[in-house]
Amino acid sequence: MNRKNLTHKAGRDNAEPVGGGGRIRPVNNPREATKTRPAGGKDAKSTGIDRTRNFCIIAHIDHGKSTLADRLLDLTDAVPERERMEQILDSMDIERERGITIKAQAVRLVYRREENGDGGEAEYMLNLIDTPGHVDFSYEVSRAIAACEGALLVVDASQGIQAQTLANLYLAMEQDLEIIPVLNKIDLPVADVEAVTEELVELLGVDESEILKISAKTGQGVPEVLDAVVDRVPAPESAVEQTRGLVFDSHYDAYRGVISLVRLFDGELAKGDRVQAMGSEEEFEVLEVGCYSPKPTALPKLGVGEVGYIIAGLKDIEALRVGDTVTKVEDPAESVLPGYAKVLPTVYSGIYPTVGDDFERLRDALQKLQLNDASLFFEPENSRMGFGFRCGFLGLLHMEIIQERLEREFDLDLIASSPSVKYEVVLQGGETVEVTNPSDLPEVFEEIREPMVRATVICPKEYVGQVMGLCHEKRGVSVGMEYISTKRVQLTYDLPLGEIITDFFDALKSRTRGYASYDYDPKGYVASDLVKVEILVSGDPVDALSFIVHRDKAYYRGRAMVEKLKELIPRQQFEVPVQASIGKRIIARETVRAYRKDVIAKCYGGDITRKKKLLEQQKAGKKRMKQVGNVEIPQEAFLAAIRI
Ligand SMILES: Nc1nc2c(ncn2[C@@H]2O[C@H](COP(=O)(O)OP(=O)(O)OP(=O)(O)O)[C@@H](O)[C@H]2O)c(=O)[nH]1
Repeated sequence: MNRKNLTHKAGRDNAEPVGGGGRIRPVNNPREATKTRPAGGKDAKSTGIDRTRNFCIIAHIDHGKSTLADRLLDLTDAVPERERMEQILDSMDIERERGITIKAQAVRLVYRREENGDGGEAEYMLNLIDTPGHVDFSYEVSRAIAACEGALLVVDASQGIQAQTLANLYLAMEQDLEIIPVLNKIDLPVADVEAVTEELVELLGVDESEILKISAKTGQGVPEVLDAVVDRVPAPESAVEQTRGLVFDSHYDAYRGVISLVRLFDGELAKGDRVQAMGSEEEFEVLEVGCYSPKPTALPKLGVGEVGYIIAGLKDIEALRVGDTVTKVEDPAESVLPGYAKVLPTVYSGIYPTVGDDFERLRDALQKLQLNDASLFFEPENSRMGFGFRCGFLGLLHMEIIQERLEREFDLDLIASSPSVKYEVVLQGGETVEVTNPSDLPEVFEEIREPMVRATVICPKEYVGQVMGLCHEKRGVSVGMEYISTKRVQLTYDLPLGEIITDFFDALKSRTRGYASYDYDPKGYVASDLVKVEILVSGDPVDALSFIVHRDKAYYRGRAMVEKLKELIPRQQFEVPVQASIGKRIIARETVRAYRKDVIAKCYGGDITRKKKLLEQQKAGKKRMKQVGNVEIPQEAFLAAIRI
């Protein structure tokens, strides 16, 4: 593939992974160290590594990755017909309900096809890794990519190239993956196959004939996808004799302990082997190896180049971290495989149990989730909300999902405080401190710096004015603009991260009727005129409601916040004043009038059980409320600041 056209568009390589997070990139390329590549593709005759293909599916959100994965599973008869259902790889309830992929999934397919026209069949082992498309989960994409040699780049024929199409493509190219462009949804009446084909030809510098045109929904063209994987994705290759496996995902299973997904770059791993995690230096015995096909299936061993899982009965989640290399104790490898750059959170929030006693259970739940999700950061925090944890997330969707998973999977009732980005504050003595909780902002300081991002927005050309207006309102500075086709434009802006974690995405969608997409990368810190707006409820500052904002917007945001809180805080038995202040100066005030709904008023007579039941129901309806001082504040109030 000729990739010359890509270099000038990439332009993201300069984005320093400083502060504010965004995606992580594998720090190095595991394939760089390798020597010879056994002949892959058509000529592969032998079994084993030559007939193994490891590939992932990357795309912008909703372009049809999971649907394509389903079709590939059907075609290779991975799932018996009676057990088939949609989105089989989205195994979490949240994934199915929301229709999005959150965790990367690895599944092994066996593909047989006739070769050389002599009627003889060749059997290939295809390891498919399905990945999420949303920007918050792109760290999952980069990990999946490091385990593969090829990528199917899926593009919706009705939407064309979008921001995460580009972002994920660049990640795959950094790792030198073979890119197979796939134009999906050609069955849609609104599909513009010709225009999107042109976009892909222009972007990738490929010949039109290299672009597969399919409908993952109807199955049209999907068999050719399997052939393209076999023919175009190179077979894995090995650099050393000793065993080296890259742990690219892990999750905690209540019965079996830590289950880790590994890509074996070198050597073999079998049940009973004593292995070492080279990073943590922990040693353990392998109790089981296997693969997902798509159900977990135990295997005698994992061979070189293969993708599968290992179970070692580990309970300590620190022992086998994502990004670590496993090797055999008796014949250890000398060097580790390149791991992953540590992923940095972009959004911070305090998470508190609504019931104080649940603090330890919350800690335990966070530790277990962290194993599943290396990007989750947390540390204990104590405030007027009680004991909780300051957590770091990759974005608001990630935050919402973690909160929901904690509540569902661990049966906790939680409240998240107003989200914030990480600021750098230079104190008067010259020392620089990091502030992720607005209430920690000192009263006096020399300078405050906020995290910036370089954002890419892609939209039809008629919406350029709208997008520019929005970026300007969000204090953005234009960096460039270029046409990606005759109809669509790519705009680049430097924007404060704090402005875009709020309602930027919603505003962008509504102003462009859903036609724009965006992606961003961290771009360092700049000094800015920021102030803390404190919110006082009944005269007491509630730190979980305070926020940091640009001075020009402070008055408006403070005013809007107290108005919103007046609506959101339920009436209590007494009057509740709600105020916003900057320093000692009150800038806005509203009052929540006294009231309590008497749910048993209509329940005259002596039926005490019925009264109890009604009171219980009233209590249950109060879930996701937090008692702060003598006032109960609902979850929506803590999120109000980002929705103004
Ligand atoms: N008409 C049509 N619809 C499709 C096709 N492929 C996928 N879809 C639909 O597009 C929507 C998104 O598909 P998914 O497979 O969930 O997309 P995804 O890329 O996996 O989404 P994320 O995992 O959230 O990133 C679903 O409603 C699918 O039914 C296709 O070929 N034609």
